[in-house]
Amino acid sequence: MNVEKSLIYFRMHIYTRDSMVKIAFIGVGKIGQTIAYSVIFDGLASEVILYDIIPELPEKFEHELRHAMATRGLSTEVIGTNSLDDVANADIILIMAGKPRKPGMSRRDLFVDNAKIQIDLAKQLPPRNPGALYIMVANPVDMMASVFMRFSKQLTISTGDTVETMRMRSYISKKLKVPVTKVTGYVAGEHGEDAVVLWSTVKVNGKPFEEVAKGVTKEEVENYVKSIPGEIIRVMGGTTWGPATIIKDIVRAIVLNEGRVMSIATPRTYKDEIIHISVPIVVGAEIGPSLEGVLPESDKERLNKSVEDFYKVYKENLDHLLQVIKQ
Ligand SMILES: NC(=O)c1ccc[n+]([C@@H]2O[C@H](COP(=O)([O-])OP(=O)(O)OC[C@H]3O[C@@H](n4cnc5c(N)ncnc54)[C@H](O)[C@@H]3O)[C@@H](O)[C@H]2O)c1
Ligand SMILES: O=C(O)C[C@H](O)C(=O)O
Repeated sequence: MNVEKSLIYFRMHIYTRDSMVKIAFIGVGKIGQTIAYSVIFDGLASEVILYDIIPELPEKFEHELRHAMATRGLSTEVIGTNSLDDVANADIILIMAGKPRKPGMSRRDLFVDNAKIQIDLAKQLPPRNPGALYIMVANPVDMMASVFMRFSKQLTISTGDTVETMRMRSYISKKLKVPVTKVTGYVAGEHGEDAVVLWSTVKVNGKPFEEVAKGVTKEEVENYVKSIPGEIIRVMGGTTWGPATIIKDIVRAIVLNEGRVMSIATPRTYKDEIIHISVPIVVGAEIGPSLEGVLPESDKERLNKSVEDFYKVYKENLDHLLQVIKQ
């Protein structure tokens, strides 16, 4: 696949009354279950496949979902399975399969263990799911998307900084006591340590952040965005409700062809690799164009630094991984 820019145009089913969308969830632990539930209860899929390696987990989760759907009269066809053979002909495949980090860990610490899972899935999923769009959730999510796409040659996006974007907006909303719908703006770069708040895009009631940020500093906002997931993991054992709802909205934007600007990570060619970096981009039945080209130099410089750092760390990890799997 020749991916020259971060703009991707791909056609896929547009969810209308007469076209059905089949969505597969690979890894139905904490975040996978919450995303699947949210997708079904938003009416975004006509058929859902739940796959995990834990015996009976997908099947029992299927029962749970059927019980919940019964009270709402929902007729989504749900199948829980421990066999990858059953994951076939899906339109969208979300991959949550992977270890989560423990308190004190960086997402990047998960690279080798979770990359091995993605390489295995990259071999097994595409033959049975021609033309599927893959949405990576497992961390380090952008690097896992790059690994999966490298080994599968299939169109893969990462949930990227959609999560940081909503964390940033919610924090500013709370601190300035304004409705979150009055806060706009995006976070870009890598999901995690190298996330970059695109301050030129951040506005409150239509005014630039600097003009209205009474007593709230940019550093404070950036620290919150980067530290809050680790704090939630420390106390609650994992992040679920926030990311799952946000990730469900990525699926919603695609399936309902909403054309919503979201900071997902799309593939781009950088030096000798395809890497996944988040920039605000139009998300619908087609993905693109992105706002990257219209960012001011101040934001572009910080974003480019994040891209360079991502590539350096990714390449080091990838080269190490290739040595490990050759052994
Ligand atoms: N992108 C985001 O914003 C975001 C948000 C939350 C969690 N995550 C990431 O998602 C991943 C899962 O997090 P979680 O909290 O659900 O963890 P979890 O341990 O609750 O669930 C992971 C699930 O993956 C399954 N699994 C492992 N290997 C598998 C394989 N080869 N095939 C299929 N399933 C497999 C496990 O059996 C488990 O059920 C982690 O990497 C976590 O960091 C990302
Ligand atoms: O922080 C994590 O490890 C989970 C996820 O990447 C998140 O940002 O919620």
